[in-house]
Amino acid sequence: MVLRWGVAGAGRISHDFVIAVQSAYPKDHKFVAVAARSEDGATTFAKDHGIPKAYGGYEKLAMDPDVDIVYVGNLNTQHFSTCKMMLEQGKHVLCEKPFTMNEKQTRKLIELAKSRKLFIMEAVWSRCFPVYHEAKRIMDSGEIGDVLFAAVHFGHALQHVERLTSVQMGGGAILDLGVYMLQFQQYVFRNLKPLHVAVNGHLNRAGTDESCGAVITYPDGKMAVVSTSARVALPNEGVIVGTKGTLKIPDFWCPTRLITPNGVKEYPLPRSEKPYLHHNSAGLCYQAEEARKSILSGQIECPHMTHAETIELARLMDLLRKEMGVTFPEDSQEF
Ligand SMILES: NC(=O)C1=CN([C@@H]2O[C@H](COP(=O)(O)OP(=O)(O)OC[C@H]3O[C@@H](n4cnc5c(N)ncnc54)[C@H](OP(=O)(O)O)[C@@H]3O)[C@@H](O)[C@H]2O)C=CC1
Ligand SMILES: O=C1OC[C@@H](O)[C@@H](O)[C@@H]1O
Repeated sequence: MVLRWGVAGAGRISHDFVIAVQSAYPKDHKFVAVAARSEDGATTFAKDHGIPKAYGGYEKLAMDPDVDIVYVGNLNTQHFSTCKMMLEQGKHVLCEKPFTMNEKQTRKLIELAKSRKLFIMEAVWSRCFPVYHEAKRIMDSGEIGDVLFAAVHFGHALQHVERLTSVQMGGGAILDLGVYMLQFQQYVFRNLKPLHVAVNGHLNRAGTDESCGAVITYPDGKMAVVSTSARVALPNEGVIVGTKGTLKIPDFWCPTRLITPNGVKEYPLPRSEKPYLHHNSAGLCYQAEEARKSILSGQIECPHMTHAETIELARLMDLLRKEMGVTFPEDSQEF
């Protein structure tokens, strides 16, 4: 089955996503339409990427009968309303991270998708990389013993990026980068519930978080130490420590290398003719194929990033923000 994609938001990540999917899977995935707030924005994007239809306004995309699934690539603050609109018109959805602004919105969208029997997934692309599948296999095999410790320090100097520093645009290190560090430790400790989360960090002048660190403890001596900064580059390596050995994942959010006690495993990315805007964006293709496989088999969630994990991720981000004193207008919004 060819999966027919629509794209909501003609910005930077949508650009990379379309190139990645078109390059990796020219037959099984087709982009049939793009929508932007302005018709000009959509038309330019459509021309650049050879997409047949361009809409000024997301509503027209939602109504297009030729679209099976919509990739939502607009601002964090727009994810909830855009996803809701697409689900209400019967579209499956792959929504950029962070899924929404908070746990309340997240639960609402997932309930809606379930009630309509539609696929929805938070685009935590990291989870779909071959490195994550192999690291999981190794952890499950017992090769590194009992996994007791996970660590990741994820930072980029991003003060120049307006959507990241502004409250109105749903900014902050936690929602933009922290989502990755939290999903990493969640991936390592799977379905365990934290016993305690200790949090600290700094705010910027606008009142959003520019750095944040957390120590998360789990039962049976397991713990994660995670930190993020939107002001300085950090090592960006994920570390998983077991009683018999350690796994290291350089560029843990979009990895191509896995360092194991038995050597280094390499997983090169698919090639593309066109340049990307972000590091390792070719790997954005994997989540698209996971979405296709899930939809084909009648699943409404991706096994690598389940609804329960998306809700837990939102809960943890809310908790970190609360500890830091960061609130958004969406937090007091009633439905
Ligand atoms: N997976 C990954 O590696 C990455 C994911 N992301 C995520 O993707 C999303 C978009 O990020 P990115 O592409 O960098 O963002 P952009 O700044 O490129 O903006 C994306 C879209 O958001 C809308 N938008 C931008 N500015 C405004 C504004 N001031 N007011 C209203 N709408 C606006 C526009 O939609 P339109 O075209 O409809 O006008 C724009 O095309 C975020 O949620 C981010 O977290 C971002 C980077 C990497
Ligand atoms: O998702 C992302 O990946 C890493 C950073 O570039 C960040 O700003 C972006 O949103």
